[in-house]
Amino acid sequence: MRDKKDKEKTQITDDPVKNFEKWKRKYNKTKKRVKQVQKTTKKRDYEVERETIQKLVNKYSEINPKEAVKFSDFPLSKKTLKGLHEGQYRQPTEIQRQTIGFALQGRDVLGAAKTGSGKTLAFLIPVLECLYREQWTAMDGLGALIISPTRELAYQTFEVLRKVGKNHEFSAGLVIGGKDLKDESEKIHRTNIIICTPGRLLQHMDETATFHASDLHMLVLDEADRILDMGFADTLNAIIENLPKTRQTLLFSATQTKSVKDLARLSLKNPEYVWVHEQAKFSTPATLEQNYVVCELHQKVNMLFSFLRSHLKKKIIVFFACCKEVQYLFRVFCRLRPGISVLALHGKQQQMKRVEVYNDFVRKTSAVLFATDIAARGLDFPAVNWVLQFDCPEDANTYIHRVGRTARYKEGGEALLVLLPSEEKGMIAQLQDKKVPINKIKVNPEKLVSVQQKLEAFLAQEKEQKERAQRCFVSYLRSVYLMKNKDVFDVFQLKLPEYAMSLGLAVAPRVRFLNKAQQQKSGVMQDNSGAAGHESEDELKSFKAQLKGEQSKSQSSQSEEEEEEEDDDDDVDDDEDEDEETLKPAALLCGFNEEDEDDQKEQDLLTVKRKDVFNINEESQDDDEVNKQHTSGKQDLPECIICLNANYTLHLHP
Ligand SMILES: Nc1ncnc2c1ncn2[C@@H]1O[C@H](COP(=O)(O)OP(=O)(O)OP(=O)(O)O)[C@@H](O)[C@H]1O
Repeated sequence: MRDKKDKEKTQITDDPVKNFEKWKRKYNKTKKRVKQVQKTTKKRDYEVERETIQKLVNKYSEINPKEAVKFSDFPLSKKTLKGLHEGQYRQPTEIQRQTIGFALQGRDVLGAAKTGSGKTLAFLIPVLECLYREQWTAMDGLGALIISPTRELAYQTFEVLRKVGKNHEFSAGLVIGGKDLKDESEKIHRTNIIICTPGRLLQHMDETATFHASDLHMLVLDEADRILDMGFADTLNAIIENLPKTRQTLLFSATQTKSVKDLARLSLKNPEYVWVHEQAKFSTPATLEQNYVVCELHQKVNMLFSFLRSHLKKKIIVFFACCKEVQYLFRVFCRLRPGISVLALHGKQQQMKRVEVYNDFVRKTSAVLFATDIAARGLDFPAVNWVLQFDCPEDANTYIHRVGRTARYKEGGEALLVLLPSEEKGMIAQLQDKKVPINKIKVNPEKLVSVQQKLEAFLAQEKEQKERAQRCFVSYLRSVYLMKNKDVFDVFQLKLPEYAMSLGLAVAPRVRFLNKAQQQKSGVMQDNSGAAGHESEDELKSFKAQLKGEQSKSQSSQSEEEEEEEDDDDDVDDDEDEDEETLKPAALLCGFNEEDEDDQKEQDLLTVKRKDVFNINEESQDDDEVNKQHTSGKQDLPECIICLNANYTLHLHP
């Protein structure tokens, strides 16, 4: 028996063909069996994704912000991490480190950190992760809402979202005034992430039948205090009433004000307060050098011109109190040809123009942007060297936001505040209270270049220009008059004839509201003071918003296109309104040849500045040579405008 078995065995091993066939049969049988098992156990893609999500969520409770050195130390989706990596964001900033964990865990967050410290990603990352976790699709409609105070900030946030969220499949929309409402209405219900200004969003909530926010998971209020300051409190309340209570809310700002705390109380549930720089010695970035000069009102235009002439290779933002000042001074500075490109950004421009100017200034390496406070918050222009505050800011918070346009994310920057003698004491005390380190430097009036005669000549040539100068004059006075803090702002201390002359006007225009106020002040109109010119708090707020070209509470139900066409009543005798859009486009963007400029001048100023003398080298200016108008004229409309519209409901996915 044993012999037989041995023989068979020997036979098989001896016949390789048979041997192979037997092996093949066995192999095929096993393969079939494995395939069968695989078929029954193979998971669908969505199941794998769900498991991945669950694994990430399980790690949420273990997040330790102190140990998060890289973004990948947080349990974030591969898609978000890839977007961050491609956007060159490797390590989280302090505010990101401290808030992302709470936000992922579903907590409401009130986050405050200095300007330029990276608050945008601190809320965009949780927004993306929230929708990813929910496996949100186009069919699910609105999942996250980000409300910004200005169109520019909304646009910028939208661009950052497109960058870091491009590997996700969500749709995102920019819902701001100045765009086609009908077109928006058709797409808005299919949009997963909306970035908007409050007025426009409420308009959709009221008028667009298909739009609802009942499934909203996350609300972000960026620069919340500004939204309130602009008179949007009622609009915001109305919006919040339309949102589900189960949502998560994140609220961010660089400054903590009472209104933010009030808003937080109303809109956040048991929030985590993250105030990154609470213990910091200063409230502004350490890399920012801050100085102020005291200058008479009638010398301010000369000083600005002189400053620009000595900083031709720099990127500068100049802040003004009101639109009319920006409009007038922008035009005359273009004609004065300081030797640097001059751009203007304010709320009375049409939206296309605003985006065009914004992108133009982003691209330029040296230029000066004349702006109202619409550019003060959140805007992240790259490599701004200087912020010059031509007019005193309303308060220390506005100061902090304005100077925050430079010295962003570890970069250096300089800030110069121009104060009238009557503003110095009150404003500096406020800044010290807010832990702003600022030094006084001096202006040497004899060294200033006077442009008064040139302005007079321009006004003599053009009636329109003269009217603009008058409106600038009145509008500035009104802005001072409407300021709440009378310790800083006193319109009656201003030397009006000198100020008018410094704008190129031969005589100071008659300012009706000021005359009335003066009479009231001196008691002449005591009997009928209630009827004549007394403004309530609300009216003051509304006026202020109008001055800056922003939409106020009372206007929030209007379309923002209307806002662009209206103009503030300046109480100037000649009431004819200006229409910016009638100007030739080429006149709106001025470029100058900067090639022939003398670097030395800048050196002089910087060296001298440290010696406390504002020294301008008048002799070395050669107007004809330096102020050659840029030949390129108006640029093509930036691509972003097309993207902006085209991407309205386009997937973030490329
Ligand atoms: N983790 C990061 N790594 C590298 N750069 C970053 C990071 N986070 C933000 N930045 C950059 O820092 C700059 C400032 O960021 P951001 O605009 O978010 O600041 P902010 O705190 O919102 O400022 P503001 O208070 O003025 O609105 C931007 O240019 C941004 O690209």
